[in-house]
Amino acid sequence: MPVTTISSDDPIQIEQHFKVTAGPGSGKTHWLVNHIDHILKDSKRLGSYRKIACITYTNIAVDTITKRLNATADRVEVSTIHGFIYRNILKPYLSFISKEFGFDVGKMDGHDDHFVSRGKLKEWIDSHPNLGQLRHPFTRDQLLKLPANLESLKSWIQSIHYTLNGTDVEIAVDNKKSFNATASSGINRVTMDKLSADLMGYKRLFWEKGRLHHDDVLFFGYKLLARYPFILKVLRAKFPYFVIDEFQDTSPIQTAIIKLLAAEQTVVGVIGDKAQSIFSFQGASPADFAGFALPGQSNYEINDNRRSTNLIVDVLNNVRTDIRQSPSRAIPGDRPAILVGSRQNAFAHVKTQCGDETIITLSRDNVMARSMMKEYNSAIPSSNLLADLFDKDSSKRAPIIVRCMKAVDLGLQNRFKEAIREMERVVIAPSRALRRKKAFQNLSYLLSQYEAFTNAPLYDFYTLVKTHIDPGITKLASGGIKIFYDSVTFAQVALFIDTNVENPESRTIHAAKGDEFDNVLVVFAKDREMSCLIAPDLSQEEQRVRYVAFSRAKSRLFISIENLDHAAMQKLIPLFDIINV
Ligand SMILES: Nc1ncnc2c1ncn2[C@@H]1O[C@H](COP(=O)(O)OP(=O)(O)OP(=O)(O)O)[C@@H](O)[C@H]1O
Repeated sequence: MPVTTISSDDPIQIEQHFKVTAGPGSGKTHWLVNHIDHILKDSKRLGSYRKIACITYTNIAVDTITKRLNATADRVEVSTIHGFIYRNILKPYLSFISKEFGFDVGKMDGHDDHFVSRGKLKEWIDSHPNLGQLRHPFTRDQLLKLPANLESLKSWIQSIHYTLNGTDVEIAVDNKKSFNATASSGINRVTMDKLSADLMGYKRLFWEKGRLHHDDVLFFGYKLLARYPFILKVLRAKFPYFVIDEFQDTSPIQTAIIKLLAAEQTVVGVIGDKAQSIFSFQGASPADFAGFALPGQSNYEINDNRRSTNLIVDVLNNVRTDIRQSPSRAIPGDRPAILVGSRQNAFAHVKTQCGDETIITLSRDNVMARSMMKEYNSAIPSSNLLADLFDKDSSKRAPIIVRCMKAVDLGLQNRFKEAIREMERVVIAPSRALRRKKAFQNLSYLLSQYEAFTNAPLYDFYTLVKTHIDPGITKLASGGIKIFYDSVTFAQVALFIDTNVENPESRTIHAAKGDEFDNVLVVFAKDREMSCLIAPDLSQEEQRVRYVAFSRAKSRLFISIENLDHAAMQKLIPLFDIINV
């Protein structure tokens, strides 16, 4: 397949399927917006009513592209693939098959994340056709009442997803996900087999209330297109051009839908970077991007990097061997630095280098991202203290304390809607309105006391909750659990709270995808993370994640690591300043 090299300012032919492959900061999004402008100007097929569909991966990317399109945005439907399918396929046509799937279309109102609750699991198991066959140690009560089993069950059901089997979509679950690391246990195979015989029964509990999860949108979208070819005709007539950004994160079902569209009339273009494919846990299939080929497709690549300084591009080029980027800004910039020592010292060093400028820290996981938030800024304890709390404390008290902690944590990230929702779960009031009002008051109170309790023993937080929020919470006077509450701080336990961090200055790498920042501090938790610099191999997703992190930096790049051995240091000296902090 011949590949033509272009720059992010070059136009291409608009009436041919295309694929653009390009590295980070190459201007893919910039090019895409220009390409859409060319279609709007040059197309003979668009007319006054037809539109360009522009699909990207996240809502943040949708906003970015919509803003950049400016006045022409009304001729372009910019959305995530889920948003596109929901609006153009499910809303008009889901009623065709709703009865068969027990879906109440009258109540359908958007699509949400899938969160597994004990209530839904209970409903599902109680009406499960194999309920009578559940045996010790995984009977109905043992599954639903023993905390370790319940956690395993939740994690297992959270993994429900759809797979493409030939030309049909099927529901599936990942049995490996039942293993509960904190309890070193899981649910046995026989129980999983019995329960997975009716995964659709679980889904129907949501569907009968008109509730859709994001994945369901693809499931129903594909089912409708496969059964009713006229829907494809309608879509092709309405959208003669279909462009998809971040295509490396597309899933096989999405690819199948896009190929159906491209079979006639609609010109399809995909843009992506296989080295930035980091969502395989959500079903992304980088191989689909690498192998994507439509009849008559033209292939392009962009080899510039318009984002980063020369010395940062050198680091990127060292990690990646399939393309060699040339830095368009042509600014040498500061030498990237590896900061060896504690994360706190590393951060302090970065501050001295960047002055008043904003520093963004990027971490692989939520716990680390949380530990870098200035509110917590603490060392990570060796054991998961939240799991310890659930293990040691009573099953009545622990959830109340943890919900209050979660509300505070969300409040600290300015996620007030979610924080109030969390707080509402511990408030008892005669009406929804009063519950909400009380939840708001409780949250405001806890946040106002934050400085006082964050580094104090968790017992102080418990006392606040008992005095001001829920006097009915059981007394905590003595014994092992009191010792636990006295020996850990709020901040230490809060590190393990399981909300995805959305703090703008301390993010997970996944949450920073597509963004760019002047000063980036990448925090490595384990020495082996250095392998992406010492022995680069981007066929490994974990290394790609670090590559994405490095490539967010425009001006200054720092990497924090606790230890670095001599051999590694020697290898890294050509690219980095190595500084003990
Ligand atoms: N032709 C151009 N002229 C001026 N600036 C450009 C041009 N192309 C891209 N840029 C700038 O370069 C930076 C990177 O561009 P963009 O975000 O489009 O890259 P990308 O390839 O989508 O990045 P990534 O895949 O790493 O998220 C942005 O700041 C953008 O404004």
